[in-house]
Amino acid sequence: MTEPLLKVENLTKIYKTETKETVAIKDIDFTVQKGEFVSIVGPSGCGKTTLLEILSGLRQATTGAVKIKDQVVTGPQSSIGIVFQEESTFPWRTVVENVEFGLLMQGKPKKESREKAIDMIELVGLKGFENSYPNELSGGMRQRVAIARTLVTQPEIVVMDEPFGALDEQTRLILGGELLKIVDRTKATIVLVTHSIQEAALLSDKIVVLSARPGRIKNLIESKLPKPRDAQALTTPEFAEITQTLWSNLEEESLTKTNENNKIGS
Ligand SMILES: Nc1ncnc2c1ncn2[C@@H]1O[C@H](COP(=O)(O)OP(=O)(O)OP(=O)(O)O)[C@@H](O)[C@H]1O
Repeated sequence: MTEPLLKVENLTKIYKTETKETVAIKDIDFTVQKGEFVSIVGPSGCGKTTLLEILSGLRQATTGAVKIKDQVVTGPQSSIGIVFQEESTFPWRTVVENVEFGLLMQGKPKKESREKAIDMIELVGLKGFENSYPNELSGGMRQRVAIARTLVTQPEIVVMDEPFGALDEQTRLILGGELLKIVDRTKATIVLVTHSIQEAALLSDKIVVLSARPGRIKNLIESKLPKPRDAQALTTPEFAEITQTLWSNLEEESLTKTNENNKIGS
């Protein structure tokens, strides 16, 4: 097996305030190969966002390290692209201006940036909307713009925090399927946080299941779901097996959490 692109080594994060310490994640270890699609799932509050923020260099771990090509990530960097759940398009810029923004910030020439942005807009299925403003688009279309804006700069890794979280299940699965095609074309490497078991099962090559807080690795699922993963993949036995495993893993963890809460409450 080739050397992983991303290494997450023994990550622990403890939040300290004046009155208390919260261990958000503990001893997290996993790797991501170039071109791999990895999802992170876990019960609410188990530290998924914390983990993603550390991976993106937005937050520092208490112990442990994140390495891209063996270089330790010490802060935000252009090799890591981020797509957030919240709408992150600039409302005062058109679609093409949003998408070319990152390239211009990197100092790329205007003409080249415009051409790349237009190609990427076509790839995410928004051809014809280049000159529209975000408020003229649906929520799903705006998330396509956010994805296009990140992918166009060709980061080594794209980190996504519930990018389709605000959308209904049907739209998010359709967009997820489209994301796979885009990932295939651009050879992007993705780390995605999601609450949706179906989304994780459909999209991922590998699924990192976290325990209830403090989030530790409960399970690492290597997907055997055949490719291409379109709507037909939803009816395969492999999909059923992954969703079943995820359900039972997460059910166990939510029960653990309930018991803990009961203890605290008692
Ligand atoms: N800035 C902070 N200061 C102190 N505690 C924090 C901070 N951010 C998160 N936490 C705590 O760390 C734990 C993990 O939070 P985090 O948001 O990473 O979980 P999550 O799995 O993303 O949650 P959800 O699924 O509900 O979005 C929670 O107990 C939270 O209260």
